[in-house]
Parts: sequence; structure tokens; C-alpha cells
Amino acid sequence: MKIINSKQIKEWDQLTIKHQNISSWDLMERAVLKLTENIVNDIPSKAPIIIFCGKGNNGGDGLGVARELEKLGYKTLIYILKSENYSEDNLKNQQLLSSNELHFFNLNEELQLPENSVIIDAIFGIGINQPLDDDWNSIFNQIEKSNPTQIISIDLPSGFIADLPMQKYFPCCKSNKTYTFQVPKLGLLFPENQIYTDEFILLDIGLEQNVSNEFETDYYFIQKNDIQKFLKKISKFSHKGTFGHTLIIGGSLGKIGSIVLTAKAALKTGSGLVTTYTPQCGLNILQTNLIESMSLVDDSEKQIEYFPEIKIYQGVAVGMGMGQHPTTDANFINWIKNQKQPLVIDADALNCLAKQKDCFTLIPQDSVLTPHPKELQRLIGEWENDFEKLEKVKKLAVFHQLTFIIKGFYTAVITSDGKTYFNSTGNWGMATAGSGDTLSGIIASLIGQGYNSSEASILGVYLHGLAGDFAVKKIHPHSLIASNISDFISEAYFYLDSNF
Ligand SMILES: NC(=O)C1=CN([C@@H]2O[C@H](COP(=O)(O)OP(=O)(O)OC[C@H]3O[C@@H](n4cnc5c(N)ncnc54)[C@H](O)[C@@H]3O)[C@@H](O)[C@H]2O)[C@@H](O)CC1
Ligand SMILES: Nc1ncnc2c1ncn2[C@@H]1O[C@H](COP(=O)(O)OP(=O)(O)O)[C@@H](O)[C@H]1O
Ligand SMILES: [K+]
Repeated sequence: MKIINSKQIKEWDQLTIKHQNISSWDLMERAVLKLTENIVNDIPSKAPIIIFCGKGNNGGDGLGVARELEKLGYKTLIYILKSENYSEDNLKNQQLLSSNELHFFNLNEELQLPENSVIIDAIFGIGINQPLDDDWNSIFNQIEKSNPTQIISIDLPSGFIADLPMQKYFPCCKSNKTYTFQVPKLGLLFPENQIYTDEFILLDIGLEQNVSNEFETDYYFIQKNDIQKFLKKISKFSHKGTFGHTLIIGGSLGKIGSIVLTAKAALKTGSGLVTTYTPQCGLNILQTNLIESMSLVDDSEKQIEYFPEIKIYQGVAVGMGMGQHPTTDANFINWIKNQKQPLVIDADALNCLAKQKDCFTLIPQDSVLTPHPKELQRLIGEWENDFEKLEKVKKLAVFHQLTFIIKGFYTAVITSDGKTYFNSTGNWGMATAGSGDTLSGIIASLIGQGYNSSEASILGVYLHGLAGDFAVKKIHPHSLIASNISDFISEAYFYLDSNF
């Protein structure tokens, strides 16, 4: 699914109105019904509800929801911003409510807000592209002080600017949940913006799909149907060779577990053969814990000193648990600069590269780098905000023809053609030791199975998160450990095979 900016969404609304031969009111009514249908599941039937409405169409949505909730027997208190210029559909919605139900407010007013209410925030949506006046802080503070049981935002937390960096001092309503229409808004996907809403939920309001080609973007949100489109078909004549031979290079004394995890993930993702290359201390551990894998060992007991020939392998991952012994570091650099085939580069291999000047020139084209935020910062230096981070990485990806995976919630895959794919699967239970090692194994396996680096990264990140999501249905997120993720890759595949 494409992620487009606020201006494009407004154009999309207009094109939908034209192509579907409906009015803007009809579209708002669709939004209102979808919102109500969802919001009623969030609200206990007796809960006091306060709906804050602005003067534009976001306020119009809020007023419409108030009307529908009242029809269902809920009691609502409606506050609407006093204004001279309401949007047409906002006014029409006001007229459908009796005037004594509407409380008009000014920014400098003390409001009478009952405590422990559910607040619906429909003041601003995608209609703002600059920060709100500081005066808004008084309203947002009063909302917060009233101890609401939950705050639900419509389309965006009011004051949130979706397409530009937010500054902590910009006034903004902070909510527990945001129902956002049709497509995710870019800023909602950034880790630095998690303070504005705990989660967002997409609501499909039937914007015209036939016109979505009109909108150019470099940003995508990856869901099941996107992934299904590029899954390879399997022939019944397939054999071990079809699914590739994956090599996992890494480990050091005390960190062999990371290689067990990576190799297990590669096997569970479907590699035909998996070989590991570790220092000697890894041999017994691997041969005992993962009998399906084959082991090669370095001459050295505790850390890798000589890196292997990799030509016969179709997928190669390097760096997990490798440590940063000076000999390992020096020989890794000598080795990598002579490689021609794409590698999945993780953990200590990234840390080692980060110590080199112009490190990206040493990496074979089409390689995949999988840094977590700290590793990324070592590689590219500081960034001011997440927009700048993405721009920095995009430039490097295009210039050096690499794929970067920035890990976290909504992991971002930045490909060598400058596009960014945000992942929609995964959960906090996956913030556990070795979860990244598992991801590297999945991606190396997919490259071994013939996916190109971008496809393997997008699919791998999705599969990893999905396996984690299936895992937490059976295992509490606190108790989830990395090897559990691999155990649920099978469930993830079943789900992708299905059409529901
Ligand atoms: N037909 C449509 O176009 C649909 C629109 N929808 C809703 O409409 C919203 C967009 O509506 P609007 O375009 O009216 O925008 P908003 O309702 O988000 O805000 C617009 C109002 O805010 C004022 N404003 C803008 N920047 C400001 C600032 N920095 N400080 C103070 N005031 C500012 C504008 O003057 C205008 O009155 C969406 O977020 C969504 O909730 C939905 O009903 C779906 C259909
Ligand atoms: N809160 C979260 N939500 C979703 N995924 C997460 C979350 N926290 C971590 N992850 C995922 O878990 C993995 C952690 O990787 P990493 O930090 O490299 O772990 P390790 O070094 O222990 O293997 C990444 O794929 C990341 O996207
Ligand atoms: K809002």
C-alpha cells in the first residue's frame, strides 16, 4: 500500500467524489459510519463521552460520530471550536444536532470537563501543515488533567503534522488510539512520534483504487496482499538445490547461540542446506543443537580469524555474535572488500565496518545491512529527526546500491532505488536477545531461495514480524524468546498461503 502525503490524500478524496459520483457529504458519512462502528467497541456503554470538534471536516467527522452515538443511546457532551468559517459539511452536521447540545469553546476558556470520560479528538486532521498556536496547550492540558479513561483521535492526533518533523513543543493532543483513514500517514510510522498516539488503526472508507496510480511516492506500508504478490510459486519437482545453500558466518566464545538462532531461522524459512562457519568452540554446540545444519570451523578456538570462500553458497549472512577481536576485525575488512556477491551484514560485522572510513565502499553491491538504531548511528552518525535519518539512509542506499533495514516497530526497509517499505507486523515481545539474529537468517535464506535483496528484505521483515505475532498468541510477549520466532515461521507461511 502506498503512503501518500496530506495534499495527495485531499486530491484522492476529490477524485473519489468525481469517479464514484458521490458528494463530499457522502464520503464524510462513510467515514462517520466506519468510525462509529469501531468506536462503539472501545467504549463501555455507560461511559461519559466528550467529543471535541474543530471547524473543518475533521470536526465534521466528530459531529457525525456524536449524532450516530446518540442514535445508539450513548450520552455525549460536544465541544466545538467557536469560529466564523466552518466547512460546509461541518455546518450541515451541526444543523443535524440540536443547538443546545453544542458547547462552543474559545482557546482561553476554562472548560467543565467531567473526569474519567472517553474523549474523542476531532479538532484537526490532515488539514494542518504548520504548528498550532501555543494557546492550544491550554485546551490539551485541560483534556489531560480531566483524567480521561481513553482518548481516541480521528484521522490524526489534533496538531500532529503528518508530513513534516514534529518538535516536542508543538501543541498536540496525545491519544491512546487513532483511527486514520485509508492509508497510514508517514509521521505516524516514526519511532520519535510514538508519544503522540499509542497505536493507529486503518479505516477503509472506499477511496477509489483505480486512481491510486496518479500518486507518486517513495513510501509504502507492507501488508499481506503486497507480500502475496511476490511470493515465489513452488514446483512439485523442487529439490534441495532449488531452495539454496545458506552460509552463516559468525559467533565467538560465549556467543555461539546467535549462530544457532540464525541457522535455525534459515532452515525454518526453507533453505535447502545450511552451513555455519564459526570458531572451533562452536562445533559441538551447533552439531548438538541444530542437527540439520552442517558446520565448518575456523582454525582458531575462540573467534573467527580466517573468513571462508563463499562462491558455492546462494545466501550468506555474516556478523552475528562475531565479537570485535582485532584479528577478526582486520581480517573481516580484508575479506569483505574482495567479495562480489550480496551479503546480509549484521551486528559485529556492522560495528567493524563503522570503524572504517568510507565503509560503504567496501561492501559488495546489493548487500543488505540490518542495523538496530544504535548500530545505525555508529554507521551514519547522528540525525536531527526521523525524516532526516531516512533521507540520509536513502542517499547511501542509492549511491552504494545497498539495502538498509532499520529495525524497530514499523521496521523500515530502504532499497537501492530509494524507496522505503514500512513493515506492518511484529510486536514488543520481539524486543529480546537474538531476535535480530533470527531476522538475518530469514533474509539470507530468502536470498538463497532466489529472491533479490529488496524482495528478500521486505518479505523477510514481514515474515519475521508475522511469526512473532503468531508466537504471542501462544506465548506471553514477556516470555517470548528469539528461538520461538523461528518456531512460528511455519504459521506465518500458512497464513500467507491462505486467502483470508
Ligand atoms: N470529503 C473529505 O475530504 C473527507 C475528509 N475527512 C476528514 O476531513 C479532514 C480534513 O479536513 P479539512 O481539510 O477540513 O482539515 P481539518 O479539519 O483537519 O482542519 C482544517 C481547519 O483547520 C484550520 N487550520 C489549518 N492549519 C491551522 C493551524 N496551523 N492552526 C489553526 N488552525 C488551522 C483551517 O483553517 C481549517 O479551518 C480529514 O483529516 C478527515 O478527518 C473525512 O471525513 C473523510 C472524507
Ligand atoms: N517493539 C517492537 N516491535 C516490533 N518488533 C520489534 C520490537 N522491538 C524489536 N523488534 C524486532 O526485533 C529485532 C531486534 O533486533 P536486534 O536489536 O538486532 O536484536 P539482537 O541484536 O538481540 O538480535 C528486530 O527485527 C526488530 O524489528
Ligand atoms: K483529530
